[in-house]
Amino acid sequence: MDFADVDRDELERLKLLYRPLTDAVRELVDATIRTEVDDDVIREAHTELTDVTATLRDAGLSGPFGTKVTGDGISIAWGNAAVGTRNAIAPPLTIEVDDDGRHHSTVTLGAAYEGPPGLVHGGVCALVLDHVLGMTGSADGRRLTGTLTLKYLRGTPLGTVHAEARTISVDGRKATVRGTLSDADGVTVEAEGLFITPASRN
Ligand SMILES: CCCCCCCC(=O)SCCNC(=O)CCNC(=O)[C@H](O)C(C)(C)COP(=O)(O)OP(=O)(O)OC[C@H]1O[C@@H](n2cnc3c(N)ncnc32)[C@H](O)[C@@H]1OP(=O)(O)O
Repeated sequence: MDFADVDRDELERLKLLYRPLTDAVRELVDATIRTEVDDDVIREAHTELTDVTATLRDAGLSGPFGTKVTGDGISIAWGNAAVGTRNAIAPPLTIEVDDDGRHHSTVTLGAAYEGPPGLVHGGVCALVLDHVLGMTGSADGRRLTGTLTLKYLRGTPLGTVHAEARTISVDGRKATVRGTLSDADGVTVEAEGLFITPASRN
């Protein structure tokens, strides 16, 4: 698909088309983890899913989705692991921005994100914080994660979590950002990151 031909209306139509598919795959991942149906039902589901996958592969990109730009100049990253509209692995995060620059996101992390029993995998905590801090540090221009330091104060229970971040300082290409991941009882992970605009685009 040539996204240069996509205007806002068509972009909305495509989102409405793909979101339910992605949500269904997300549900499938959860069901695959938690199902206790009989062996023959598992085999039947496997056959049906293999057929569905083959159908989707009838036409497709030869590599990852990357970033596309629509005719209206809107950048979309539908394969992104944190926010991608077409990525069932993405929780997905929706990030809001306050007038004072605070970025925050509340998201539910279910069985697919488990590390220690009942707790969010540490790498998933890092994914959420990296993205929220990265967006915060990119508010005045795109920056990539140079260094991300995390302090895991206690386990993060699966369920609804909240991430937030603020830029502490900007020094040319470098932005220092601090943030937290929390559950209903308070902060579970503290994060600090240095986000850098590459000298050469990568
Ligand atoms: C809108 C987007 C939201 C995105 C949210 C998600 C964020 C991500 O997941 S990004 C993916 C993960 N990160 C990456 O892949 C980045 C890979 N690394 C790189 O691209 C580069 O090495 C990069 C950008 C970190 C540095 O770029 P480069 O232009 O080579 O930096 P360079 O000129 O050597 O150094 C610039 C300054 O940064 C410092 N620096 C360089 N690398 C690092 C680093 N990794 N950590 C800390 N400081 C660093 C240097 O010491 C130098 O400091 P000073 O100006 O004080 O001398």
